[in-house]
Amino acid sequence: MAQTTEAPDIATQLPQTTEPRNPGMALDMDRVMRATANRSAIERRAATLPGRRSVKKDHQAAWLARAVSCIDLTTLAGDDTPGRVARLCAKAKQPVRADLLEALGLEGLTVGAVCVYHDMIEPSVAALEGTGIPVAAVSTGFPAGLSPFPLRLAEIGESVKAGAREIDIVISRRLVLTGDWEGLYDEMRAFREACGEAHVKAILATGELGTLQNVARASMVCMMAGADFIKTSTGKEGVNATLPVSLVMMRAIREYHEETGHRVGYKPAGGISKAKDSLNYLALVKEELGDRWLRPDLFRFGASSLLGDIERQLEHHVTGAYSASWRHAIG
Ligand SMILES: O=C[C@H](O)COP(=O)(O)O
Repeated sequence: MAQTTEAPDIATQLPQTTEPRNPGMALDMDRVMRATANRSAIERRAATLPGRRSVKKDHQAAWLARAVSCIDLTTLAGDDTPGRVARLCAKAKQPVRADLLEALGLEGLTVGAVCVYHDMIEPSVAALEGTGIPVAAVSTGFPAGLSPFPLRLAEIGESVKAGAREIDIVISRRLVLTGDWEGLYDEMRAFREACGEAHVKAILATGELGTLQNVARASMVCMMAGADFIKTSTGKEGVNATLPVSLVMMRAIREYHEETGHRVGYKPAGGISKAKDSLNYLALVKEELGDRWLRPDLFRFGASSLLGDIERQLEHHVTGAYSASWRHAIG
């Protein structure tokens, strides 16, 4: 029988929780090599989640509001313009129609961050001034991460200077595929240093890492090297965020926390566009990591088109009717 998931304790007005940053640790190769993943067991468990967990109807709006508060509202297109990011930032500040927010008692709800390419940082920072919503920039030769290493470090520095408070770096997949864990550790450590006070999310590009065991080991190495978040994908790989990959990465985060006391955040990204999917991810976080991770300082969705569907579901919750999806074009 399906278990029901209660509403989150606080729907939207989240107290400012600030997790101390993960300082990282020396590379522990024994620990890295102990990180394994049993693909068939993981896939079985992930497949049963949607049927096993359901959110009670009355609690659905609170869970969807929680999902909104954890979105990195993203635009990563070659034709991005200051005008487009200004519209995106307006949506970030008020992600759901005012009358719906009022009816739901969710005034003040915002997304977790806005995520853009370097050139769009300044217009985003300007549009979000005074809101406290951070700007995240993808970096280090995103999405492939194959530009010269000094340029990747310089790119981080430029983005921090331009006002990005979060930097989403991409790792060199070849270091994972050749088992060069020391190389991956050194690379990640250098990225973290270049970020300074800005928080660093390590994009593993899991769809290009070959095996779940590689995902488990790469997660562990990036956390040891000081990643604040580990993130599945750029959104540009053939396969992006999935529940099995999320299970592996969340378990690595849980083990790292048990062994070091440091909490690292989790960001599934790429291809998450349905409200229902966002509820499955939140249920998995609750089961694997616990309620503390259900907050924007430790959990984000990287998504360019999830918000529209969540807004439609919230409208249905309030009015009993669905609007056309074109009415929620942005986000
Ligand atoms: O990091 C965020 C992703 O690039 C967004 O991917 P998406 O456009 O499939 O939602």
